[in-house]
Amino acid sequence: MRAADLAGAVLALSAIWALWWMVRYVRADRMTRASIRQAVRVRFGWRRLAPMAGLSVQDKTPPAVVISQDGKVPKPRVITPKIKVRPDRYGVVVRAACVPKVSLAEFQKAAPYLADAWRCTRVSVLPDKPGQLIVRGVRVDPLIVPTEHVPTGEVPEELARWHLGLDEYAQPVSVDLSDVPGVTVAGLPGFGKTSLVNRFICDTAPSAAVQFAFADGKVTSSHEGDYADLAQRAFAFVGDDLADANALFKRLVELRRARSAAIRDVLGVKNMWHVGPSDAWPLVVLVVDEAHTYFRDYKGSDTQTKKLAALAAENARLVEDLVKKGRSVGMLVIIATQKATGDAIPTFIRDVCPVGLSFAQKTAEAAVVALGEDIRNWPDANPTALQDPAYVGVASMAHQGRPGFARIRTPYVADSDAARIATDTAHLTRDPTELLHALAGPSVLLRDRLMKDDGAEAA
Ligand SMILES: Nc1ncnc2c1ncn2[C@@H]1O[C@H](COP(=O)(O)OP(=O)(O)OP(=O)(O)O)[C@@H](O)[C@H]1O
Repeated sequence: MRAADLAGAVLALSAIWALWWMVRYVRADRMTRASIRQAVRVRFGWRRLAPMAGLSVQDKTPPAVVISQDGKVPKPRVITPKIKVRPDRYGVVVRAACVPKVSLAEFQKAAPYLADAWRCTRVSVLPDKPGQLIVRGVRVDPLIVPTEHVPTGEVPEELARWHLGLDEYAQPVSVDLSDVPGVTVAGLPGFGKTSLVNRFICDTAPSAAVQFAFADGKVTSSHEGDYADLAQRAFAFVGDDLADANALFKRLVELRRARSAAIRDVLGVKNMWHVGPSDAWPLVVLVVDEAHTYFRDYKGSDTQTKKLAALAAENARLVEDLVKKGRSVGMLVIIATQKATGDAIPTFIRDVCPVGLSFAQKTAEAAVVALGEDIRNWPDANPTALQDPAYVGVASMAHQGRPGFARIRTPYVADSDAARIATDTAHLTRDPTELLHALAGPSVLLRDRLMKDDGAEAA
């Protein structure tokens, strides 16, 4: 190929690349455009910035062959880590290749300088794959940018994955609910608990492999409150009546027992999560909202108070049973409360719920009640720092599988969207006890018959 042809090809490729970026820029929203400009600055300023931030190394070994007319040994080369920059709405994601003596620790030390130079509110450095790091720079604090979620009404790919929102580096955060028996959600009124639970319900409701029961301690009948529209997608609903709630919890504990007794015969496994939820053996989700109503400690010596105290104590015991023993048979309890006292979510229940989230809290004690003692060691993530109205919709959650807590911007789910999904999916509602009877009945009969046959043969 002639040199002119080669130059032409390079020019054409560059033109296509520039055009592609121009189209991307024009089509992007305002925040992404600012990030694209930032990415260009980061990319082209890197060779100068890296040595100043202590992120370069000198290669003093001369090349094997010295190509120099006067025979002089060339100067040592300055090696800077190679980077690839990708912009998104909140800032840039930089993938950097480590060089000798410039790796994770050096980048983490330099993070504040990078944040200043790149004009970011926050820069984090995490290992990517061997020899590579991910440097996340956020220009705009994702925690203070409200987001919205519009449920699609489609069956989710992963039923047991609860997409919570974005963390402080705008990375998506989700929790895997398979093998999770309980989730607690706490926080001051009006900070987003309902939206968070709504999202999970709306995203999973299109699947018949999940069935819901609601206990809403804020209302008296199913026509009121946050679950009024969703009630049509629930096989059971109770309001603030302690006896009604008691009956529902008992019914679910009975279901739990019946499932435990039948699971090996019906599913052929001891843990439902080994085969996953199905239409016939659905994941049963009990949402207990304003849990304080059902569990609080009633004090007094009159008959009525004693009766309420006994019911509340039994309610706590029944829910504890569900959380402690419901995991393997596919039962999940989500407990939400705005009250931050020990009896709102009794500690013996809170401590067996592997996932706990808290929106804003007024006091350090309330934060401990919601998230456990460890939150005292992580002041940055403490929900007491989330009381500013800008943090409506932001929750703190213990990391799964590593120490510390993440702050998560959860999206707003409009009531009208929740109502739409509930109406569209109401026909999928089934009572899991009836489903179990339909399943276990014939199979138990079959087992009995086989056992009799075996007995007859042996005789
Ligand atoms: N994730 C969010 N992002 C932005 N705004 C939100 C979010 N969640 C809730 N809001 C706003 O806050 C209001 C109250 O939210 P929500 O009902 O979810 O709070 P709550 O914590 O459940 O309150 P309560 O304990 O009284 O039920 C909503 O009507 C909405 O305007």
